[in-house]
Amino acid sequence: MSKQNCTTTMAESAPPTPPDIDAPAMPWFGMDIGGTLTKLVYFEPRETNRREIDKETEVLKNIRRYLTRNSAYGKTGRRDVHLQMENVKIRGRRGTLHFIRFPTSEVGAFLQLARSKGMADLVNTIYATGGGAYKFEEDFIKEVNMRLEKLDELDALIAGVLYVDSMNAQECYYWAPPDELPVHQHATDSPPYSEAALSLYVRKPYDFSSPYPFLLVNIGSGVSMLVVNAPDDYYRVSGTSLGGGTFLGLCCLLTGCSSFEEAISLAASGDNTTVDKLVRDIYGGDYARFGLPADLVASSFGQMASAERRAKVSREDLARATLVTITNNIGSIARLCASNENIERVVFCGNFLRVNPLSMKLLSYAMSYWSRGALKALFLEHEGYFGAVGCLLHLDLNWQKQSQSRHATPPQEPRHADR
Ligand SMILES: Nc1ncnc2c1ncn2[C@@H]1O[C@H](COP(=O)(O)OP(=O)(O)OP(=O)(O)O)[C@@H](O)[C@H]1O
Ligand SMILES: CC(C)(CO)[C@@H](O)C(=O)NCCC(=O)O
Repeated sequence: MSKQNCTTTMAESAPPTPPDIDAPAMPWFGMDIGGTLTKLVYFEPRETNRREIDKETEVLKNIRRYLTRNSAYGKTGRRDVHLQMENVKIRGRRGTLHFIRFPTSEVGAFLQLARSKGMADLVNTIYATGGGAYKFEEDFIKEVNMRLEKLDELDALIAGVLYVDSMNAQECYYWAPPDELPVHQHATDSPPYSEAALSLYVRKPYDFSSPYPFLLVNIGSGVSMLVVNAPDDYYRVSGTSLGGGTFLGLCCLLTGCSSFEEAISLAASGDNTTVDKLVRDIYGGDYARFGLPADLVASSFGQMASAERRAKVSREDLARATLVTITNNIGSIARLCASNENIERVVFCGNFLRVNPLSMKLLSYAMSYWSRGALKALFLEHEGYFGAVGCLLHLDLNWQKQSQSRHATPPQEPRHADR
């Protein structure tokens, strides 16, 4: 991406800020402890003078070196170097945001590492969100004497989305069909389940500076759908337990794979039409009267009732069918929510979309096709890190002003949830 964009979109010419003597001690982190993955955002300050470097303790230097010179930590921790954001301003300090993740099942190992690096001596409070901020609260106190300042995961998510988008002109994008012709032109256009059809989609930047209202669909272990009318006016309109965790769990069961990356790579070379029952398998062609094309999935996994077909099916096909089933179900609920709420833009985020262009393209197609071109599916570069960024922002009392200056709020009555 876009380090350069991060740099160029920021207010370079702002006057220097005087030192903030009340600022919390470094290192600064934001943390999102989710059902599957823990996301850690680390702010690395850009040193400006010798005095500051000298003042930095050895422990702090070691932590900085350890985090920024490695991109893998232990067996399962990873830094997403390609997402790094330069020249970000938090609480008057400029620096770099680093994006780190590890499985939540490894929280114990993370706490041991934090202890061994002397973190307990420096940090006494971390802004944290996600279910794990509650579940592991006691462990943080016991193991590293760190207090978790808990923030709501959906508040943090929205704050993070708006902030990161305000800092990065390339953050928001969409997948355009080859010629951007409306894909809904013919009632019997085939859904693009084949690799050949999907490969024609191209990624294009989307200007998200006037975003409201939008539907935010966060595809993590489970899925939350939020109607966002303004930065502090949103409600959770729906959700589904059939999310990224379901995809990975079912894929492991059905194919014997052992990682998300493996599941995605199997799906990329599979064919779901050997697993699913299509409209054509039932009708012999389209069901034209109700606009159901021959290639549409009529029944997910519908072919797997046959022992003969089960004997022939490949792991790749099973992974692909699982991906298509979960993705289309999320797309279908998102579309219903968006049309109920009169919303045209649907923003998808969450780590299910990591290294997963297949799902993004399927969602793009489904949104447009089933709404006859009325809905647009949008995606965000920093996929699953927004909750953690939202936490980090709490160190900065002025962050709201920064991100709101880019995102215009419409002059309208706030809308409220029915439930
Ligand atoms: N390296 C990975 N390991 C495990 N799952 C991954 C990985 N990369 C992407 N995923 C996908 O991302 C999902 C988790 O996404 P995310 O981190 O956004 O949610 P979470 O915060 O863990 O869950 P929730 O918000 O529901 O508590 C997994 O269920 C899986 O589908
Ligand atoms: C429980 C959360 C919010 C945890 O992030 C998420 O996994 C989720 O939205 N699950 C779906 C729950 C439902 O609405 O059916």
